[in-house]
Amino acid sequence: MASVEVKNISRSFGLYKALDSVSIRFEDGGFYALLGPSGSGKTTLLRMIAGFDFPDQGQIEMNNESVEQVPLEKRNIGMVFQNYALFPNMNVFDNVAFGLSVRGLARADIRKRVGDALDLVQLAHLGARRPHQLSGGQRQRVALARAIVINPRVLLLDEPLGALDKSLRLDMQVELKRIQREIGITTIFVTHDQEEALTMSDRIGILRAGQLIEEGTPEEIYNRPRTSFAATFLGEANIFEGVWKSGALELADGNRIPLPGHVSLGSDGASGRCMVRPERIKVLTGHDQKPLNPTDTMLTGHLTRRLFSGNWTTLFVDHAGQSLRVGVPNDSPLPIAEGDALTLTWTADSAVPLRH
Ligand SMILES: Nc1ncnc2c1ncn2[C@@H]1O[C@H](COP(=O)(O)OP(=O)(O)OP(=O)(O)O)[C@@H](O)[C@H]1O
Repeated sequence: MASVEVKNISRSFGLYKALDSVSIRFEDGGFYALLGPSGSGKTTLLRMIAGFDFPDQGQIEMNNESVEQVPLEKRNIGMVFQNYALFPNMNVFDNVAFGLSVRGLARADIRKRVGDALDLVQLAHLGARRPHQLSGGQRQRVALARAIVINPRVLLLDEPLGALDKSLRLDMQVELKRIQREIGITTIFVTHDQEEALTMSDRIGILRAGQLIEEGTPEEIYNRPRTSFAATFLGEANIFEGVWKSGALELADGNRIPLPGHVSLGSDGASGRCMVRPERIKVLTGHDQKPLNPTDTMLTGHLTRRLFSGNWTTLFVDHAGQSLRVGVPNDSPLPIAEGDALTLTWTADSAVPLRH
């Protein structure tokens, strides 16, 4: 297995900078998710690591050694893409064996390794089937077996579950994570799906327009994002704008949002912003509401819409022209209707100051 590190890599296509000085370390054995909008450079980054394409600037290292001069076939990297093109005229066994056959391994050796790979993806019983006789999830597992049978040092997955429907996708997430843990392989995973990134990875990198915006564990990025972009890209967020004043963000209407430890990101009077996750907000109904703690934020508003989504209901609350989202669990239904006045409150440690 291997660690991978990209250092200040840039890549332009014509005038367009698809990657702009990106540096990331992918730890040995880790599961790293690359997340970002369409066109943000995720695939371009994977292609550089695999050796399909080369950076204009910067270095790529595996186990702290430069691989720029190492051709694709010598980098020993397994790959699975969304369009996992299996050979339609070959059965499952031969599809998985292909990479080993072209490397000239002995037949007995191939049989053993393909058997092990198919066991790992729980398809040993389907070795004789052709791809068209498999379900989408089974085909995806064949693609995975084909990638890992060569004992790669790194596994690159580009939207590998993108073509699967929701429930199959959830099963495959569990399966993929189990396989990754079992073989302990360094995995770099590109996804559009924020929930997938949160549940599967040890670390997440968020790309926007070729730049790495933020990087950290799922908990770090979800609980303490540093930018509005990361806050809204990974999960739902209420973003407030105002001016810093005595360790709080003062909104245009005079309401104050105290920050944890009164730590603001600017001097008094400077403009700033902070975010509060919908599930951190509590709803108080009735009159004469008092904060539980002196540093709790209290905002009044009225309910404009409620959106039932199974475990949760999302309330849309208008406060001074801003539509705020509040997530309330459905085990304690609130006796409120659209148009009702209500008070929103949260503790100081629910507010996260943002840099921009
Ligand atoms: N060979 C190429 N020639 C010209 N432009 C390219 C080439 N490859 C990628 N690009 C451009 O570089 C940018 C980044 O593309 P990339 O495929 O890395 O994005 P992505 O984040 O993987 O997007 P998606 O989520 O849609 O797959 C895009 O604007 C794309 O059009």
